[in-house]
Amino acid sequence: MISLKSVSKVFKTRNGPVKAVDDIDLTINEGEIYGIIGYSGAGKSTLIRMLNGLETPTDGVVDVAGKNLGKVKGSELRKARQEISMIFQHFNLLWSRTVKENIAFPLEIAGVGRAERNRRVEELIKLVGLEGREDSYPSQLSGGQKQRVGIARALANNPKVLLCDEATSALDPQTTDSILELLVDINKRLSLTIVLITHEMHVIRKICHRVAVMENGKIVEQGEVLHVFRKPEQPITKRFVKQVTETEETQETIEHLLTEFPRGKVIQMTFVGTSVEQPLISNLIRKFDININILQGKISQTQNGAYGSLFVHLDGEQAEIDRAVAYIKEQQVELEVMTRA
Ligand SMILES: Nc1ncnc2c1ncn2[C@@H]1O[C@H](COP(=O)(O)OP(=O)(O)OP(=O)(O)O)[C@@H](O)[C@H]1O
Repeated sequence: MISLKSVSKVFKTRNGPVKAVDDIDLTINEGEIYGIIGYSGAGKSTLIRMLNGLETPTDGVVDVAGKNLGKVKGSELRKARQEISMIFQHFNLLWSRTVKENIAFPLEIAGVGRAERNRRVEELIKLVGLEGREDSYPSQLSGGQKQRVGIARALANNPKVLLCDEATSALDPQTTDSILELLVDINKRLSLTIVLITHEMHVIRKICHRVAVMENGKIVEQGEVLHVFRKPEQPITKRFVKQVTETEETQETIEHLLTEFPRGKVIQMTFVGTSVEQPLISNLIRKFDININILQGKISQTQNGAYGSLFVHLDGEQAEIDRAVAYIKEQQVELEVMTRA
């Protein structure tokens, strides 16, 4: 559906050239929810803007839904753009138009007749759950409702690809989750390909099938979300994964325990898929003469399955702890012995 081959984008500035995107190769399949994560300045916006022709690459080929976006021009580019829609962090709604009129806007531009327009708007209002708010103005809506209008408007012309530019960054956590659930719902119902950029790993964890991590204009790591959570390779990816699996309090608790109990071991166990379901702790207590102090545990769902993480303190004779650690490693559970940060 989307393929980028050796794509670079250089901006000429007064202070010299800035390479915002640096030789990127990327393939996104039809019907996939693909996340691109990176800190500010990594090049995410520039990359996503090349997917709808708002920026042209300096080098390389950007191909979306069978069209080479760097080559098509004029009416063909406008047509190609109708297949690719976008939603934004600050919604970009027309403030003097009602919900209904905002959603109808792209249909008017596309020359759709009044009766068909009304029918389509009604259908979209239902799809995004805005029944009863048709005649409200954007200023009378909550952030989540505004983004629902943005989504309905983006879907009006039946695009094949939906691009999401930090679409939930302005929303509170609960509203973020409801918008993410809506995106998963429309991805499934309409087989829509969704590409999103974000700086929040929670967003990736909750809805993406695959993820690419961007740093300094390059993709430094990519893969299935569950795989990246289980085995993050790059330091930056490890930091993003920690956003979801490890809270600051945990790090504090670990520091405290390492000081208080220099004898034992503080370990993090990571469970993936079916290994989440085994009674590992009771087995450990039964089999080994050790004490186990549970510090923090969490199971998160991703689009490809469950992912769990548990921090525990093992106390007892050194040899017995070593035997327990060896046993855990045999159980298809990732294990990391924590040391001071
Ligand atoms: N139009 C432009 N002219 C000059 N430099 C630009 C332009 N757009 C982006 N850049 C530069 O390119 C680099 C990547 O910016 P980009 O906005 O793509 O990153 P980002 O990851 O989306 O960050 P953010 O989340 O802050 O938007 C930055 O160094 C930025 O200053």
